[in-house]
Amino acid sequence: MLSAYTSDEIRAAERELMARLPDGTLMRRAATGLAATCAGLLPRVYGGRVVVLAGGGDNGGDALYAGAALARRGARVHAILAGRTAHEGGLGELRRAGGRVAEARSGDAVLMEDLIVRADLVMDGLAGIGGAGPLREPYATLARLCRRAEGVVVAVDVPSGVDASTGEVAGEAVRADVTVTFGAVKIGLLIDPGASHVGALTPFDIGLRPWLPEPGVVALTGADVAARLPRPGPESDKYRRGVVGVVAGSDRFTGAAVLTVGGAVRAGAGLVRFASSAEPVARVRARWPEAVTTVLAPGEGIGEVGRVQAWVLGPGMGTGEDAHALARSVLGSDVPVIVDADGLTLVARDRSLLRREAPTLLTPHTGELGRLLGVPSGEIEAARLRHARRAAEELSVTVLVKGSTTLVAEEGRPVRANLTGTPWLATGGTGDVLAGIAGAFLAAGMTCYEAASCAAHVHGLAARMAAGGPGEGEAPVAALDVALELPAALRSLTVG
Ligand SMILES: NC(=O)C1=CN([C@@H]2O[C@H](COP(=O)(O)OP(=O)(O)OC[C@H]3O[C@@H](n4cnc5c(N)ncnc54)[C@H](O)[C@@H]3O)[C@@H](O)[C@H]2O)[C@@H](O)CC1
Ligand SMILES: Nc1ncnc2c1ncn2[C@@H]1O[C@H](COP(=O)(O)OP(=O)(O)O)[C@@H](O)[C@H]1O
Ligand SMILES: [K+]
Repeated sequence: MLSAYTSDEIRAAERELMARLPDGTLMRRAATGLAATCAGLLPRVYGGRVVVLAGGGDNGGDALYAGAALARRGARVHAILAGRTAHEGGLGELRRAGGRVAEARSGDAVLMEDLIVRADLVMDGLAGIGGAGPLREPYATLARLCRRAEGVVVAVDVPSGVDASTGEVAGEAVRADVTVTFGAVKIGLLIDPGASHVGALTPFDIGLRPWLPEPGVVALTGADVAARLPRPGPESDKYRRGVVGVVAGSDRFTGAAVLTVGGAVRAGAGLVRFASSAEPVARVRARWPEAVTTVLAPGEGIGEVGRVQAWVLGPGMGTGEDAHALARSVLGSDVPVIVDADGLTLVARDRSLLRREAPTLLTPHTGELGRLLGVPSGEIEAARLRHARRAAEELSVTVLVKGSTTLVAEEGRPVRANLTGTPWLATGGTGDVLAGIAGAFLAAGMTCYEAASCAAHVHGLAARMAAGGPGEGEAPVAALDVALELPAALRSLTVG
């Protein structure tokens, strides 16, 4: 399990550790790791062109010391100082190592731009965990220039401009190819929009671990998910493995039904019971003969469908009066329910539907969450963590917020950030498949929190495998591809 921390938590741990070490030891450690990573990224250290962007704080200090280490190995290092002051020790050491220094406020702007654009490597030491609010000038201009860098951009600790505690980005921010982060992963490196500025995340241990608290945000690794996945034993039968009920689709949206059932079938449900109107039932029977289906008359509830261990409610079911009555019937049951898509619209309109004893998992995208909380979706995308936590607390349910970063929030537990996935997932119907996967896991006896975070991981992995990846070429995926790739994704998790 990967743990992630706020700036305050990291600072507190640093204070504890620093009190036990000679002055400057930590910064030396950080700079040594940073320099080693940078050396590995340069085609050749000797003669390599390195630009160090140094802010006025300790982040600039790390970068200056690392720049000095590279200069001692023959790199041509230029530091551009953004602050009114610079870290004295680091600056002195860089000068002694033969590095050159310019001041962003008073130097030749054209020359500095040229240095950044043509460098083999740009080190972003503008701001780290001490950064607050939008980057001011000249920091913002330097961050913007990094986009035009032809060489590799290495963020020191955190890409400058990204809020290390939340992933929020209030203005300009550096887009790094690699981020070398010290001591512990910061929350903002895992959650968009911050996460998309990180590039390859390279943690470097400086010995903070013993002083870090319980994390507020965690991420499951493949091994964590593999250890949690339901697996049949010798005594299993289809009922013990878990029967998932799916209420989805309508005469207008038949595909949502096929995709949701597909997610559940391919993720390993013992049995899928599907209930809807005649048209989606016909489509589901044709595509997934494994499912047991029931045709519901308009306004009819789920009374005749049979026993299930969990329900998936909502994709494509419509939002009219009959759909409302059906939602009430499903949420009136005493088993866990996943509410997705149209089900979320119904719940946003009538919150009383959520008054129930059994667990509930909501799986909104940011637009649906916006309707639930009365907040524009843009605000949610800019501050995902805060809104995911707020939703879980206000609605007293487990919430899986979809989008470029998927988060699972439940009161009293660390928020889980998902590390798999691909932007190719941004296509119609993939959310339906996700709801089906979560349904299969929930029916197998997992909690909403575990089912949601494992489903997000497996879904993202299947999508990546379907889309291809670095070295093998990539292609768009369709939602059904994601469902069909699930067994391969699950198999890849369980090898080794
Ligand atoms: N404290 C420690 O013991 C260690 C700290 N380390 C480094 O120290 C960093 C934290 O250092 P600091 O606390 O000095 O903070 P930073 O260096 O992150 O930032 C503070 C500096 O940036 C400026 N700044 C902040 N927000 C700004 C904005 N929006 N626009 C323009 N300028 C802004 C401040 O005026 C100040 O000069 C870490 O990220 C890490 O890189 C490492 O050396 C490891 C050890
Ligand atoms: N930019 C993106 N990067 C990665 N994953 C994304 C992105 N946009 C959407 N997704 C994922 O794609 C799926 C879309 O689900 P959803 O919005 O419910 O679509 P639909 O209702 O069409 O099925 C979710 O799993 C979501 O996390
Ligand atoms: K930085």
